[in-house]
Amino acid sequence: MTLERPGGKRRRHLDEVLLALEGVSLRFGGVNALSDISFDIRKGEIRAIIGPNGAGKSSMLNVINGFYQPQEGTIRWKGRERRRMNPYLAASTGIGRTFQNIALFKGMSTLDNVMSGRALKMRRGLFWQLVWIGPARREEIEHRRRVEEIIDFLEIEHIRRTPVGKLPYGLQKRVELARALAMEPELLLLDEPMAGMNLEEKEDMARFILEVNEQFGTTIALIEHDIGVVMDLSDRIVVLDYGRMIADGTPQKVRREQAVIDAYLGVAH
Ligand SMILES: Nc1ncnc2c1ncn2[C@@H]1O[C@H](COP(=O)(O)OP(=O)(O)OP(=O)(O)O)[C@@H](O)[C@H]1O
Repeated sequence: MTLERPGGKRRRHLDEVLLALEGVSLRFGGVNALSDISFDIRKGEIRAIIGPNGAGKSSMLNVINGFYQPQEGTIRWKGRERRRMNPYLAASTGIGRTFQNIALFKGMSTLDNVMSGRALKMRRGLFWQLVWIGPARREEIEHRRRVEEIIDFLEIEHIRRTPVGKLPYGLQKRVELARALAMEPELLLLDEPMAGMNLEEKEDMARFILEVNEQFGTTIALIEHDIGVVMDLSDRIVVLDYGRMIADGTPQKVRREQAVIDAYLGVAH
């Protein structure tokens, strides 16, 4: 797959660190899911986290979005050390995500699912929503406008009234992306955004990821098994294997490293 970046061949200089992990370790009983991991995610980049099955990729994403608390290490968000974290708090600071297995409300329409992504942005409580006057109405109109923009952007207008359970898999993944974008995250975590897709669906999704990054300026961290896609899409790649970080750098650098080649060829440790 060859992808042209809409903004030109090479990216702007990425030097502002958004998220920094230092010496992060996560254990489940006797299993070291992550061991002493340090890397950063810079504002505006597309950062991939790759590695063989069981390498610790999902655990890494779950640490970043506050679902798991690492036993060791520090995490800095925009220069400030994060202490106790949970997914709600992480989301309210600007970290959004999609899931490996689609987590949409299947009986609800595309529009309502995307609208549900605005929940964190809604300031007026239930009382105002019920009486439907003044500020609450203005706020609702503004949310609808933003949601319609995202629906337009991801080219899903034709399915806005369709219950998502009735949609083909590739479109459901796109609705999930739309819902995550509706909260206007600064850092968007995508857990296998192309899993189970055919080539055409993958190309569409790759294009949308690039456009979200370019046009909304959203920083993206993604887990993806399709190495071709990862090499084309990413600015920098972190490679994990058995919970350890074995490489970090540009696609050109990472693809030449012996430890990465060995991990993917299954060389014994
Ligand atoms: N909740 C948990 N309880 C116990 N062990 C876990 C838990 N989550 C992950 N692990 C273990 O941590 C290690 C890393 O798992 P993780 O799911 O992060 O890897 P992964 O790279 O995402 O794998 P895959 O590509 O198969 O999704 C594995 O040994 C896994 O069994």
